[in-house]
Amino acid sequence: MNIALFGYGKMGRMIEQIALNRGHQIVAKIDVDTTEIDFSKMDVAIDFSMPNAAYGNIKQCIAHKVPIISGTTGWLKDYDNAVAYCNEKKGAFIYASNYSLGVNIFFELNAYLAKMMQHLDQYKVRMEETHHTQKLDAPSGTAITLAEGILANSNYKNWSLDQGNDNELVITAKRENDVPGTHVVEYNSNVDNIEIKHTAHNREGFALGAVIASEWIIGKTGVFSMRDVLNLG
Ligand SMILES: NC(=O)C1=CN([C@@H]2O[C@H](COP(=O)(O)OP(=O)(O)OC[C@H]3O[C@@H](n4cnc5c(N)ncnc54)[C@H](OP(=O)(O)O)[C@@H]3O)[C@@H](O)[C@H]2O)C=CC1
Ligand SMILES: O=C(O)C1=N[C@H](C(=O)O)C[C@H](O)C1
Repeated sequence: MNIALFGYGKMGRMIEQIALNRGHQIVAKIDVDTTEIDFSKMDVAIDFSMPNAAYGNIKQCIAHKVPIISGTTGWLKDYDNAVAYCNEKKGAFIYASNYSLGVNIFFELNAYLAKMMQHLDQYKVRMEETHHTQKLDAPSGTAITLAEGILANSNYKNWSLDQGNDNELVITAKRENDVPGTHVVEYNSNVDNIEIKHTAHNREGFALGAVIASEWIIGKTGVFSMRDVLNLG
């Protein structure tokens, strides 16, 4: 398969290694300085770029009928427009805040736990995410997906970053050197805590998931998620 990489930073390089190991070719590496892009040889594009670049990259790929796997976070104000554009053009598009198998299982576990805790008012939920200091967005895309999983299954109405009122799910974002990504969801009562935690040891899981998603999307039309790719129901 011919893969184009939009963004050739920490993730772009890791995806390149995994894609080559799985027998694919990298036919383009598009970065902030790229002026001309040849879409003709691309079977699929994978975007791990920057929040201000992702939506433009996605639209260009859809316009050129190249299926697009988007991993960039921090651009979600344009997500509904991207979905509408993909449907209008009959393109193929996946966005996932996190492509790793482990985190996608963690998302399911989080929603299930939230449902069980829904009427247990003695517990208050909080979340924490920790990432490397180069990360541009906060909270992480993964934390937002986790928060959405809790909001859909609880009486909380909104999430908020770092502080909030009693009706808000507070997400604390920490930045520390070299942390690939750690997410904690914690339910606290006066007598105990229940905590679920996912710790990425490196970026391989994110990159492998993105390559698997790009293999999966070939020949399909529509807007999909990692739940579809991993057949999680
Ligand atoms: N969904 C998931 O599973 C995961 C998502 N991410 C997300 O992926 C994104 C990238 O992460 P990471 O690789 O660590 O970040 P890096 O900063 O290491 O890489 C981003 C790259 O994008 C390039 N870039 C900037 N503007 C454009 C543009 N217009 N078109 C194409 N490329 C551009 C940058 O170039 P330059 O440096 O020259 O500006 C840089 O090489 C982040 O949003 C992060 O949150 C990360 C890990 C997993
Ligand atoms: O920027 C990162 O590094 C990561 N970003 C994603 C996010 O915002 O959730 C996924 C992962 O946690 C690493």
